[in-house]
Amino acid sequence: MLRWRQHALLVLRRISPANVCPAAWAGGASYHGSALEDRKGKAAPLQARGMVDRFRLRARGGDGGNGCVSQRRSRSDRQGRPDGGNGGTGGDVILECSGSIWDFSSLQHHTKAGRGGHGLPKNQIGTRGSDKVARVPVGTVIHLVCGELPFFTVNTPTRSLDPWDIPDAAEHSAASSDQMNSRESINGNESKRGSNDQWEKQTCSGTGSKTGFPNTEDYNVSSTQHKVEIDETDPFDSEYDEFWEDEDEDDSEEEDTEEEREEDDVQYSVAELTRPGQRLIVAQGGEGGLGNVSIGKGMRMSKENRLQEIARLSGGQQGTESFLVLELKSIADVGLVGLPNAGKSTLLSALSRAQPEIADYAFTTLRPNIGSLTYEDYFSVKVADIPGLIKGAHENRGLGHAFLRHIERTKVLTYVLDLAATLNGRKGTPPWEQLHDLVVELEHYQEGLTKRPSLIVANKIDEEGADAMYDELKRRVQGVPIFPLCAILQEGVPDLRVGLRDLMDASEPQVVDLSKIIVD
Ligand SMILES: Nc1nc2c(ncn2[C@@H]2O[C@H](COP(=O)(O)OP(=O)(O)OP(=O)(O)O)[C@@H](O)[C@H]2O)c(=O)[nH]1
Repeated sequence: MLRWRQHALLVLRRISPANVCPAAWAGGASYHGSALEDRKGKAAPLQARGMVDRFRLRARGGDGGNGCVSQRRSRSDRQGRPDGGNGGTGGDVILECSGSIWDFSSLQHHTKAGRGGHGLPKNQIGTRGSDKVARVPVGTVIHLVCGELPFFTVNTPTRSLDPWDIPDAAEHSAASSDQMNSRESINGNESKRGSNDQWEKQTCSGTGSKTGFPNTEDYNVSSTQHKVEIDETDPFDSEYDEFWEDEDEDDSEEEDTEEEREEDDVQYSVAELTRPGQRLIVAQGGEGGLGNVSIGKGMRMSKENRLQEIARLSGGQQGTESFLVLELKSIADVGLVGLPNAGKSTLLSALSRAQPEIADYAFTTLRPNIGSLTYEDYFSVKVADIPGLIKGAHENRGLGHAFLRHIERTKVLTYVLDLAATLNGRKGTPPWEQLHDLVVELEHYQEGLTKRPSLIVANKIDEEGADAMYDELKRRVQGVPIFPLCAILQEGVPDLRVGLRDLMDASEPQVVDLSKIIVD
């Protein structure tokens, strides 16, 4: 089998032809383009401030504790009786969806759950290994590079130690079925624990079907061909090297062919965490080994292999391991798109209580901001402001397309255009060209993205000469509502609120049509 590290790095390299940026591998978005090229110098503080919205995670469930081999003797029973207890199950690595987490910056790349306690004499069962719960933001999409498919769980915070928490209970994975089968034959009567289990798990198939889970629709488990862009440069390489150091080097030629074969194994979007409280087990703890009380029961072993057999059964199983790429796709109703400095952040603060950073220079916004717009009838709309796009973003200019995934799921697009970009001697782009460039960039990112309900905000109407610009914009762009606005003074904001609401409710909403934009 191909080594994990090589496989994972290979896959990530192949799915990320363009983005080459250490921040992306660390999870951060890629920063490219002339203004931000010096990553070691100027860009460092920007990266520090940027959000970590892609992250690779290697999760390993805790190993099961060993079963105990012990003999209890007494005066009346000189020969003694076996009294070794079973080992405890290893802990799981769990991703928990949280509304209070913004990005993946608090996660660790290597996450391992606790090992189960060893069994003890007097038939004492080892303690269960502690779970490792990693909190991730709402909108986390999970891609599986290598390992077992994750399990969804009922939202039970932690599993307290169950006196019946011994191996061969109902909850074991297919992977562990081998050893479990032999155990079941030994301890058939112990399956009663299954009904007592607080912990319900379901495996999910590659196509996303799950069985026996309540509220199945709550969970979005699927496998799509949307590919993840992850940087090939890996600042954690050395860390990984240590992690893999005990593995053998394979012949490189053999690897190449195997790599190609295994590249197809990557499963994109195997699960999504979209609601606070959802929990996903990404690596499962190993079952504990059997103590000699359990091994002795009803087991026929030949004298020759008795010792080996006991050693095999009493050893705790290893926890499962998975290599994942986490990707954050914010979920908002309205996405604000515009060139840098168009006034998106100012507009977001005028529409909601959000307080994004606002300044008179391009790329003030380095991470998406989300605000909430509430109507009198308590209808609430989430608005996402993403960093400005520039022409050629698909060639990784400016901040590139790194943040567009945050508007992928929005219902409505709002194009924020700067009416004053060419006024008073400024060398900007006329509003209709801004719109043209934005539509082209969105379509480059994802075909059909602009085919969703849209409106235009013509911002900075307060500037001298902006009225004429607005008239010209209306002449050149048709078929979509245009709202003249001064975000800084909040003029025109009430009309925009109504317009957004109408657009959300519209049965036949208008979309921006590239062919209907007249550019010079
Ligand atoms: N005159 C005028 N200036 C505005 C208006 N709205 C925003 N501005 C100014 O435009 C500049 C850019 O505003 P931002 O809200 O940071 O623009 P942005 O689109 O978020 O910029 P990026 O972060 O680069 O994407 C700031 O100096 C604002 O004060 C407006 O309605 N009228």
